[in-house]
Amino acid sequence: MSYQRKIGKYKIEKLLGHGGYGQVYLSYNDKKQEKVAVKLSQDKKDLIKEYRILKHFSKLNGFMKVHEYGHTQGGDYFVSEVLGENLSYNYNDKILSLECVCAIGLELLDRLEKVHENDIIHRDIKPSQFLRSANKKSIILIDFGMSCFFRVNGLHKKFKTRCKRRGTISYASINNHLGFRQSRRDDLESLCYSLLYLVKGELPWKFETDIESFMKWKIVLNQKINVTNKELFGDLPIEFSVLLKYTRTLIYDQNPNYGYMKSLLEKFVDRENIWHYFDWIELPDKHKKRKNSQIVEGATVMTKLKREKKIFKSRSNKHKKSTKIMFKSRYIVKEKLLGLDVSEIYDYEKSDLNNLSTIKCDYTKGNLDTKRNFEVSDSEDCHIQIYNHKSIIKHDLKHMKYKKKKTTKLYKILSSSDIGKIEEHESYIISNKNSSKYLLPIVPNNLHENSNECITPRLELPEFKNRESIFKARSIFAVEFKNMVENFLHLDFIRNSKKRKILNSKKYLS
Ligand SMILES: Nc1ncnc2c1ncn2[C@@H]1O[C@H](COP(=O)(O)OP(=O)(O)OP(=O)(O)O)[C@@H](O)[C@H]1O
Repeated sequence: MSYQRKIGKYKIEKLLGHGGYGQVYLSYNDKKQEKVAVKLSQDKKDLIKEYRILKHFSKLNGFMKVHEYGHTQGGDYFVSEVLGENLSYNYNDKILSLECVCAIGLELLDRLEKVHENDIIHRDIKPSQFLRSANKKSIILIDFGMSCFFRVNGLHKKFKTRCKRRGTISYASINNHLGFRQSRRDDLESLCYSLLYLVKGELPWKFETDIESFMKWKIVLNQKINVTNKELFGDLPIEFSVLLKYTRTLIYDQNPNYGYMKSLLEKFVDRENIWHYFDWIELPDKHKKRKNSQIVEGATVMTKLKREKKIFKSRSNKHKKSTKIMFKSRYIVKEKLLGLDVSEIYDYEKSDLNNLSTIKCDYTKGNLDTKRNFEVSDSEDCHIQIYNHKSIIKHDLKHMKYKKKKTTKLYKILSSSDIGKIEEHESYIISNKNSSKYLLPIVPNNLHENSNECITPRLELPEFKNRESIFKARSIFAVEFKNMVENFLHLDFIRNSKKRKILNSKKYLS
């Protein structure tokens, strides 16, 4: 006699996925003869909350349809329709095209707008919560286990500091890292990180998995504050950086302008039949279009490498030969292991043509993920030319050292005050002023009149509990900042463009 495990009246067929607080099983309902998904969890409080929220949204397109809630000895469960795969990449997955990611972004902005209209914030936006619908033509937002109301009886909840960090570290907003109470802006910032992950295949934050959670949050916060546009966006279109900056500029209780955010992504796709843009939909004419966009310019080196590795694997042995692209990526990864800035090295490759030297490398040994694999080999399999730029390495290390040292104070403040923010917004409006779509909401550069809090308050620390102390801190910082800027401007190796931005930001702060 075969034994099959059951949850309530549902026969379990297989595990669809699991997360922090539950497992989701593909199950079979004998009575109705249909397949369903059953989410089982011991955390009854969150599960029932999630079920209620989903039930509320069930009527709307783009949300998971839930059927019933039940109890068993193993915990509580709810039953829902079966959806497709989630969008989080597995190793060696194909990276999504730019158009596809923009179409996903538009879908999710729609979902979040609906969720926020209902006074709810999600608080755990990440690619594994984006599921393809059963017919693969839309994106469904799941997992409301961490959601909460941001507005009660029409009143926005008060701004609060020292809150518990919630959500997933890689996609968490800066304000979440700082322990500020989450609001709509945090969902949107997490959405931006998710889109960046989808279009590039990874995010630049690096942290050890086995260290204390508090330290991890601190390390990633530092990286999020100090990351350069080049590192984060690569050669992606400017709309991505404008989108992220917009979400970071939002005030705690500000109504986000979803139309504006959508208009940024709509530049790459047409809203009609948006599913045409999904990479997994096969359309005869779509196929042609996709070929060009397959390799996204902004893809990170590791992403490119994964892709190259895949291509390389599929070639037969006798066809293996080094290509320029291959050597470039390889060399850059080598540099990356030394902790250097990849984009800088691209520049040097172009300019420093005199320093050429030749070494032999064995590509066939290459499991590209570890340092060991970049050892120079005597094998004749392939000859690769690389540039010898010891001097450049030295310069970069010096620069990195400086950066690290200053991160504690000066550099942090300079980057975190989002110097280019206002300028970029303005230039964006000017370049698009003929289009009625680009209606930017007014972005105040100081405390919001009716708000409890100022705009993304990276100069304020969580210890400041109220408006007065924030004001006070701001003025202290402004003086300190001015002094530091003056010292900073004397340094030779800071680029003039950076200096210009700093000078402009002085105006912005005063
Ligand atoms: N209805 C469904 N149909 C198909 N797969 C599903 C369904 N619901 C969930 N999954 C899969 O199960 C995974 C985990 O689901 P879910 O996010 O709801 O669990 P969780 O315990 O809340 O996870 P997390 O730790 O991310 O909060 C999802 O990433 C998805 O791949």
